[in-house]
Amino acid sequence: MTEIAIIGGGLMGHGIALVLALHGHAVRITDTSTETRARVPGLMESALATLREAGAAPEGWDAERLGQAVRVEADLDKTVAGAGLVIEAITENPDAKRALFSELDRLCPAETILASNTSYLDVFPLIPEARQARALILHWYTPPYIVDLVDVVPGPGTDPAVVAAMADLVRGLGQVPIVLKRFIPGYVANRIQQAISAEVFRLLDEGVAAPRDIDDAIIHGLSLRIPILGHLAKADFTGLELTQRALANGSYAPPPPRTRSETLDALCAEGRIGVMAGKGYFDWGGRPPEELFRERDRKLLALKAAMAGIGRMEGT
Ligand SMILES: NC(=O)C1=CN([C@@H]2O[C@H](COP(=O)(O)OP(=O)(O)OC[C@H]3O[C@@H](n4cnc5c(N)ncnc54)[C@H](O)[C@@H]3O)[C@@H](O)[C@H]2O)C=CC1
Ligand SMILES: O=C(O)[C@@H](O)C(=O)[C@H](O)[C@@H](O)CO
Repeated sequence: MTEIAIIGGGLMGHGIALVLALHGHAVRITDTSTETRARVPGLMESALATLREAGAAPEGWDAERLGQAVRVEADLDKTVAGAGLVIEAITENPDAKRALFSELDRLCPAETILASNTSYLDVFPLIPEARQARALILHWYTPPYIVDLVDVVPGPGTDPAVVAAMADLVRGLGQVPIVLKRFIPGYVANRIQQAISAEVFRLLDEGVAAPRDIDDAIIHGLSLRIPILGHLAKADFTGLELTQRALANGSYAPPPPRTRSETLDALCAEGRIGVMAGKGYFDWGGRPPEELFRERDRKLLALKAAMAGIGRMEGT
């Protein structure tokens, strides 16, 4: 696959474009927002600079070469022209995705593979029936040029050969495809993240702990073991009979299902929507997002290198 189109140049789209370009694909990217389109080159160049600084970028890449490999387009038809794979990374809104897939059905030849980077949506009902055999989910994690996990998720009608080809494409990026047998909202890692979020929202909304305490518990407790033990090898070290007793005691009850969090709603109402706004659960001190991304990426790359050197438990 050499010609790939990305629809949506936001947090994920620009990062997916970067990882594809660095591994030899010709990428075209578009966004309905003129401002977002204008930010794509700078965001990609900043990420590339961080990768190069850490020795994590393929040899010979600089901003000029990147600009040749990734073309930012204003028009959807020019973006998808000649593309064998179209990846949508637009807003997590089913109506917007349905409308986009309808446009792509009109513009793309029958053989074009249509992929969605959706975090949780069952996009398959949003895609025209005639496209189902060549439609799937390819879900990267943020930042996609550092986090190697990619969910490869078929719909009920996806051709297994397309799934296999996309898993190979992900491996060709040096990344790790998790090929699911069927769609389930959130796949594996996102479902686990949602389970964590459900508990975190409860702890925040019930005033049990503050954001910093919750992140301290995760960083100083869970995060140290997970890179080496994951969750189930860790259970083997805990002892499965204790695990069994803890379950049987019924002392832990998961929070009731929820579709909102009062704390989260209050933050969003104040415009505290994350690093792009300079504040969310934490106040980022007015630092520009690009600077925050670079600090995050430097730390992630250093940790990733250390983890590669340490490795998981043998035999797991
Ligand atoms: N933010 C994250 O950490 C992750 C998000 N995702 C998923 O990726 C997708 C994109 O998420 P983000 O990049 O965070 O969102 P974002 O809001 O940063 O970017 C989405 C972009 O889509 C553009 N857009 C909306 N409708 C469009 C259309 N019809 N044509 C072209 N562009 C259009 C918007 O202008 C916006 O720039 C969502 O489905 C999200 O669930 C997946 C993994 C991680
Ligand atoms: O964490 C990620 O990068 C991904 O799991 C995502 O899809 C989104 O962040 C999602 O978890 C938002 O709830």
